[in-house]
Amino acid sequence: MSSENWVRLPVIDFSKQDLKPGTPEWDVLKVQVREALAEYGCFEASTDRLKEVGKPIIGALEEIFDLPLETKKLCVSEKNRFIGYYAPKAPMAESFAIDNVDEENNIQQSLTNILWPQGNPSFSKSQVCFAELALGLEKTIRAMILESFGLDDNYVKEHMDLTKYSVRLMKYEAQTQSNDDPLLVAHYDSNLLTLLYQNEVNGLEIQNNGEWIKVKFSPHSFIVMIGETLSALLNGRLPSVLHCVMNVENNKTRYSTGFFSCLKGGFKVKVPEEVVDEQHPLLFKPFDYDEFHACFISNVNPLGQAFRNLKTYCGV
Ligand SMILES: O=C(O)CCC(=O)C(=O)O
Ligand SMILES: [Fe+2]
Repeated sequence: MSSENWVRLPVIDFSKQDLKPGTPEWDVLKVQVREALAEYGCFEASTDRLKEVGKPIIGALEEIFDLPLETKKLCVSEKNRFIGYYAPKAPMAESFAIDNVDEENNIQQSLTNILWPQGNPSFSKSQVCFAELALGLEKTIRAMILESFGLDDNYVKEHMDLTKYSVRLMKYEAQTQSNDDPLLVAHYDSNLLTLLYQNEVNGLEIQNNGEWIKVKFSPHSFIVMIGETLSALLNGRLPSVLHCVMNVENNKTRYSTGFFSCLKGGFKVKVPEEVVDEQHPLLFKPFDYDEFHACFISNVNPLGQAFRNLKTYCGV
């Protein structure tokens, strides 16, 4: 593997445990977050807490994908390709998705108990610890972003209350050079923020100023990315990121896991007036996240449109 091809995004350290809005530490990180997102739509968030949480997560990923196919298929959801076992490119790429990971016992009920009827407490524990860590970090980073646009505490709180969270577990086999189609096609995430974690095998690529960049990141970091919904809510003032996954340069299996925050459906998402002015005229009409997502899923390729879905859906 030619390691010089791989690039590090700006690294922002979130190891400090009790970061509080209004403190100097908070304000320093807030500026770094805003700058990195304006430039790349994503950045590397490092945290010492991944030293404990990271290893069991990778172990759990290996364990779940090692299950026999018939067992994995017990988790297939007929209705929703974003829930359960989904592997259109199997055996090269496979994934499991689970919704509402912040609800107590949901990981156990929707995943662990189906795959391991005799129980698998260590698997559930690794997932719960991961979701807790990612959830705290996601809320901190989202609050910083909203605050940096002048949105007040009430707005931030309301936003947090209207959010749901899901997790995706992914496995990508090493590809041969002759088969170099992305294992996960180029797409923009449709949600608010995505936090990605991986084993030591790099494979994520992002587009920046029209160039593809191969992203490497530390085992004690997440990659944090803006999705379409947050970008639209901010009136396009921070970009969502086109990204894909390839695994051609490593001879090893890549495991990754993503934590996704999304707005709950049933109400109209509206661009707040704080982000609209003469230089930034309104770009998006109010939209319902569930309706948008249903449309996004029903499109030909569930993750695969290499264009801004929200602009097409509700652009002014
Ligand atoms: O595996 C990765 O690093 C990326 C996954 C991803 O982009 C997604 O699940 O939306
Ligand atoms: Fe993605």
